[in-house]
Amino acid sequence: MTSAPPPVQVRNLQKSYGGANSVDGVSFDIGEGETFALLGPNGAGKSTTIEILEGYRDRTGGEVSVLGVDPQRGGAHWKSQLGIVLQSTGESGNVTVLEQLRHFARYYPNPRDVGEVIEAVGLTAKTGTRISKLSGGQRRRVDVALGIIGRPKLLFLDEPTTGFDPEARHQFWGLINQLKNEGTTILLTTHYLDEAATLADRAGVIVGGRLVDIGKTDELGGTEARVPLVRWRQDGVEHLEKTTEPAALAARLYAEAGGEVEGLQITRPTLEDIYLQLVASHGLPATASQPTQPTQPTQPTQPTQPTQPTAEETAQSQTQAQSPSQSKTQSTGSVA
Ligand SMILES: Nc1ncnc2c1ncn2[C@@H]1O[C@H](COP(=O)(O)OP(=O)(O)OP(=O)(O)O)[C@@H](O)[C@H]1O
Repeated sequence: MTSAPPPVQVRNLQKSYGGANSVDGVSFDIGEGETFALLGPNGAGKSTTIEILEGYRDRTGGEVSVLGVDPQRGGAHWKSQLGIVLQSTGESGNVTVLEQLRHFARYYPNPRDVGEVIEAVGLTAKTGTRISKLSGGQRRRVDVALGIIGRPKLLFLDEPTTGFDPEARHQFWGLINQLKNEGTTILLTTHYLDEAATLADRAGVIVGGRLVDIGKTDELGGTEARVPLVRWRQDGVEHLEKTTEPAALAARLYAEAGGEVEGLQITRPTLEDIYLQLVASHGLPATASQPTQPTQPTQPTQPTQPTQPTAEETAQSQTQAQSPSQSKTQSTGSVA
């Protein structure tokens, strides 16, 4: 019996702009129903990679299969199985949230209930509000709603919660967990390492276009990077010890002190700690937890006239929660 190939297969992916390699030999798979996070500093090549997988950019080299299809040759049926939330929001059109969602739902064979999606992204109170009147974070929620309205098999989320307030982020995590439970395969990029740790099963770290580590989110960086740290004070002197048996050390200190140990702390490296170490060890200043500027609205778009960028340069700054039949690739041809 042969098992189905993973929904996403990337082998030795290369992308160069004017001779400089932005993505340089990246390989990974994403399994059915898996949530995979692509992590890395600004300019590492995450969006370039994700946009190649979505069919919005052509690659310079390597092999890519998304739902069994080369994205450079993906047709309308293939696109209808994808949900896409690109990096920047731009939905500031003169239509209401409800009108926008209803309009886009019509492009999919089996869309979700519009009301349920609006509720899931926390916009019920804004159902009848024009998108141009929403805050940046609320518009981002519209992007997310557009990304999931078509009940995608594979969902691409490029920095989906940038601009969200903490409550909205937690609500969004609940929504993603619901999609995971339904079996949706998800590719996520984020600068919020707690988001990656909460949502992702596995992660890959890209630095300077190269994949420097890949694995389960609780195994990245290797065992040594995850050894707990015990801190305490004794006679006014700070002590610090790395140990795989922190409880035993704490018990020994307690016995020696004959009671409570001053300033005792046991800390385990978080994904953010591990990430920062990884990035630093590859010679770059890390930017964890320092997301890029909140997304700015770009050109207003109407449902009947979706954004149709004509050059790759515009690809990252446009609203991308488009129906498959209206995607950039479909309407303008793949950008190279
Ligand atoms: N259209 C383009 N023309 C030339 N260079 C580009 C273009 N798009 C991206 N790049 C370059 O490719 C590199 C990778 O960019 P990319 O947007 O993929 O990074 P990223 O990891 O998504 O960064 P961020 O976290 O800031 O979104 C950067 O050096 C960027 O300047």
